[in-house]
Amino acid sequence: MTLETPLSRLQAIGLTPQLLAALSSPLSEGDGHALLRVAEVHRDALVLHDGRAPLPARARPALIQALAAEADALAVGDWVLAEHNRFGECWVHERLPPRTQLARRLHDGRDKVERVVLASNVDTALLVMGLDHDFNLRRLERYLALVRLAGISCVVVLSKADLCADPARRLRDALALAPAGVEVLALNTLADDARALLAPWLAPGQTLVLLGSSGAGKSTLANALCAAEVAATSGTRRGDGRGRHTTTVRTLHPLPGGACLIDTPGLRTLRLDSEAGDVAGAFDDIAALAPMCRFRDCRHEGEPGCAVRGAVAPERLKSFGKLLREAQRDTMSALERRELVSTWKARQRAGRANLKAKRG
Ligand SMILES: Nc1nc2c(ncn2[C@@H]2O[C@H](COP(=O)(O)OP(=O)(O)OP(=O)(O)O)[C@@H](O)[C@H]2O)c(=O)[nH]1
Ligand SMILES: [Zn+2]
Repeated sequence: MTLETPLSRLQAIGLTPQLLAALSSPLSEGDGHALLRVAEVHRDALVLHDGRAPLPARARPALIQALAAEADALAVGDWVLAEHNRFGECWVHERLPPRTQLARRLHDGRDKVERVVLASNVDTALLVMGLDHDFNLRRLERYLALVRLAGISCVVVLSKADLCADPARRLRDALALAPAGVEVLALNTLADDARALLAPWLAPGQTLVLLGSSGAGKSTLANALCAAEVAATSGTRRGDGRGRHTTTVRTLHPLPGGACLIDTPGLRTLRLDSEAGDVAGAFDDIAALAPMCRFRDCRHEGEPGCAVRGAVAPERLKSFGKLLREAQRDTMSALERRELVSTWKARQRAGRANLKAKRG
């Protein structure tokens, strides 16, 4: 084995047997390759982590270019192979294919769209929503769909149960919305044992992220999940001032039970990367009925011969439409978008005229 880092240490920051299996060949090629996880991405620099300490590094330009050619980039959570040169600098020369990626698209306001990768190799997203004014089923639905599009499993964590008059009812509402297999929990993050409640998702090698609006209770939950680590962090801070370590621990938190938590500002203001076709897939009921609509690209917004409208709850249809528009806006040129919008408008007008004629 040419690995410089003991595997047990990497397991504390998410290394899994599957990943190791995928990796055996590149590692056997040369000496001095280390397997490390990306903990931070800056403009020209990276911070890698070996499970014990952070390590400043840079990515080889060839790697950056090869990724960029595929609208891809290194992100926190990536597993990489790096080596030290004779000046003691650490260079990343390979990225292992990520199992999952959370990404979003940025617009320049016109045609250009840039894809920004926010995190790689995430297993579970904790969707945090407060049972106070933050509670909103439509937003929850959007989050669920978006996370599912990224192939990441999720748990809905309804925080602030202590501030809600009827948490059981809201729990039922949220459960009714969640696809099969998605758990919904209600808790008081300040008092309940979040680590015990979330234990099934905190197994060694698991990587989690926290999503949810500002004030939902993400930091409170993060603290509850990594109580031991936070204590360790403040100890380090006292020792070496405001060094790298403090920042790194804020981004990639190893949790006491062997899982780890990624928490970055980018994830806190998330709008996910999605393709229009995938959006349809996340709404099974709509996808099942859509082939019976008269128009192949029916948006179920009042077009004649629509099989979906009327069969699906209007609110759900609205969320679907919003998500679809967002995805299409992100993947179409301005011209395509204008053409599509005028087609839809013409159909809607025709539909309304039809209806009026029928009613006499
Ligand atoms: N009563 C009660 N208060 C909570 C609970 N969870 C969080 N809070 C409080 O809600 C406030 C916001 O919580 P944070 O954890 O900072 O929220 P956040 O999601 O991290 O917010 P951002 O950092 O803005 O993204 C804090 O004052 C918490 O103490 C809970 O279960 N019950
Ligand atoms: Zn339709």
